[in-house]
Amino acid sequence: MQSITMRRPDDWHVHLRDGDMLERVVPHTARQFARAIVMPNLAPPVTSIDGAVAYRDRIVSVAGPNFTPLMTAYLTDNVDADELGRGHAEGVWVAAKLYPAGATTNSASGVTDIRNIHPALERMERIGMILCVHGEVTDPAVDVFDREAVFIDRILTGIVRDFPALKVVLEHITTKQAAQFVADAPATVAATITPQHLHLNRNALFQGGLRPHAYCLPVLKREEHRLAVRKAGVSGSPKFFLGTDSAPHAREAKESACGCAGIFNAPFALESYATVFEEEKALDKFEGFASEHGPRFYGLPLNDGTITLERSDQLVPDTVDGLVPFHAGETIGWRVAG
Ligand SMILES: NC(=O)N[C@@H](CC(=O)O)C(=O)O
Ligand SMILES: [Zn+2]
Ligand SMILES: [Zn+2]
Repeated sequence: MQSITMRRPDDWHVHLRDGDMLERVVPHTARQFARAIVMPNLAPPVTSIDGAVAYRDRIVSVAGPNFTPLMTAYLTDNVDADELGRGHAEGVWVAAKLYPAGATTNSASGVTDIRNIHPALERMERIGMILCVHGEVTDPAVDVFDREAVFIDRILTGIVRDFPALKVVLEHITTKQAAQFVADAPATVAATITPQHLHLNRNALFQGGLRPHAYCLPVLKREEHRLAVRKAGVSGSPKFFLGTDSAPHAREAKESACGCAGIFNAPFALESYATVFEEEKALDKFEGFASEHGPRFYGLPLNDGTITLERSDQLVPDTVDGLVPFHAGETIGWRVAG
């Protein structure tokens, strides 16, 4: 196959940041995706309707009219269910994001005990507002590689049981336990999958030395987990869809004695996913994953228009706008046309 033309895709999990970084990164996402679920973990986080509207305006002013940011509310211990409901009714918030406090970048204001947000979850269940989840426990006694699987057992199973009509997206899944849990769960539960968790296992963190640009959260896992996540992603199941988790950090913040978690994969995101679907002989499932399963789960219309990927080797540069992109220095076999 020399080219793929498919319905315009969306990115159901992205960090667009703010200020100068926003200006650098948004064009890469807007070039490929019609819409994106924008994560609220700014500093300070996006917790108010006014804050979300202002942030949305800043994104649109950089991205232009052909890209629609879908905003999320950052859940805290003190979240006000009325404010959530009002923001959802006004069309500002599509979803709310659960960060267990301390689990990842800018999660210090996150939730310390799931019971603190039970009233918010009840409201969201009632009004049909989606819950996006960073699914890792923060218990220091739990090995960092087990934090996703333990979160499923200790927290997520309870949420799905206690709020049976709540739609839940387990973000950036990394383990066979997560893939299995989502596959077996009711239709209210789905998952996003990143390019890096399809391409890399945890060996990539130590390939010839310490590799900060392969470091993200949840951290890369063993090969058996990568294979399970890949299988889920290319399965054609409507429960699994595209969410890059593109998470740019300044180069010096990555290449540091205590480097930030996050991989900037936006510049070649579609090419990266296409490579995986091709390797798995599943290109016929790519459009569903990239352009159909997400909007159907979110209850949003499918996009009009198409995007074309052409077979063509391109060398991924060492830096893009001063940031180190995923696949830097590698040759990738596809190119977004136009
Ligand atoms: N994925 C990451 O490693 N980092 C994300 C936060 C997140 O999605 O957990 C970030 O905001 O930098
Ligand atoms: Zn996360
Ligand atoms: Zn993320």
